Amino acid sequence: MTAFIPFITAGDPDLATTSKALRILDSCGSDVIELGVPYSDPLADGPVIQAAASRALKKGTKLGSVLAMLTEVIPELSCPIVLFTYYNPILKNGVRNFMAKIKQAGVHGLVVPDLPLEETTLLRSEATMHNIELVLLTTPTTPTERMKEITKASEGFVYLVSAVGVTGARSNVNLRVEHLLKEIKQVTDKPVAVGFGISTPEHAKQIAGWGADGVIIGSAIVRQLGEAASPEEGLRRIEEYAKSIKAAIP
Ligand SMILES: O=P(O)(O)OC[C@@H](O)[C@@H](O)c1c[nH]c2ccccc12
Repeated sequence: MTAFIPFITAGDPDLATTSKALRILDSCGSDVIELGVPYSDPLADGPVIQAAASRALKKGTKLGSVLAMLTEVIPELSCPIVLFTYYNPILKNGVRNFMAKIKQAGVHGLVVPDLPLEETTLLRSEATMHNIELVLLTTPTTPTERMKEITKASEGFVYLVSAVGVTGARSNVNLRVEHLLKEIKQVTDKPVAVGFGISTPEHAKQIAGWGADGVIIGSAIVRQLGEAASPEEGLRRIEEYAKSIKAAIP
């Protein structure tokens, strides 16, 4: 079985819809849900998630309101929540205070895409102290030695970024992923989840066939939710979409 790991941006189109989306994605069989805290300078994100973040920020979405929503919703979910945030909101809160807050809200794991491995020591020690799994990312251009360090340090699972560049649906999966997965699986027995550019059930099937333990999909879901004519329409579309992906990776 390959895990289905959707990503959505908190507060887009609004936090009430986000809480419904979390419940729907959970009931459609998501194994982990990545929830993005909107940020003003999402340097690793493509246009779809950038637009979602700015819509959410315009609605006044802040870490506090996201965590308050999660405190309500997480007890009703069966799958864990991995919070996605750039480093700046963590710095503004203070690392220890940030970790305590997200733990309090019931968050299970954390991904900080703009944090280089060298800077993760403090974050990892505070995360460990608060029993938060810090998931690290490796990319197609990460040198083998560094990929080994990242893989060793990553907790929960290893995030294999499948494409060079920013997030966003691609028409084809990077064929190098097959080799990258083999390389990583030689140095770790931790689950490896693949993300970036995945948008169709065929993509998900192909990546699962290469031995990925998880398939991460963000932009394709964020677009359907955030750009729908109404929140209800967006929720209906992501439910249908999530079921089609789940059916492709039994
Ligand atoms: O959007 P995509 O191409 O499906 O990729 C997943 C991605 O959205 C999600 O994991 C993510 C959202 N923001 C990020 C920033 C860096 C790395 C990964 C992410």
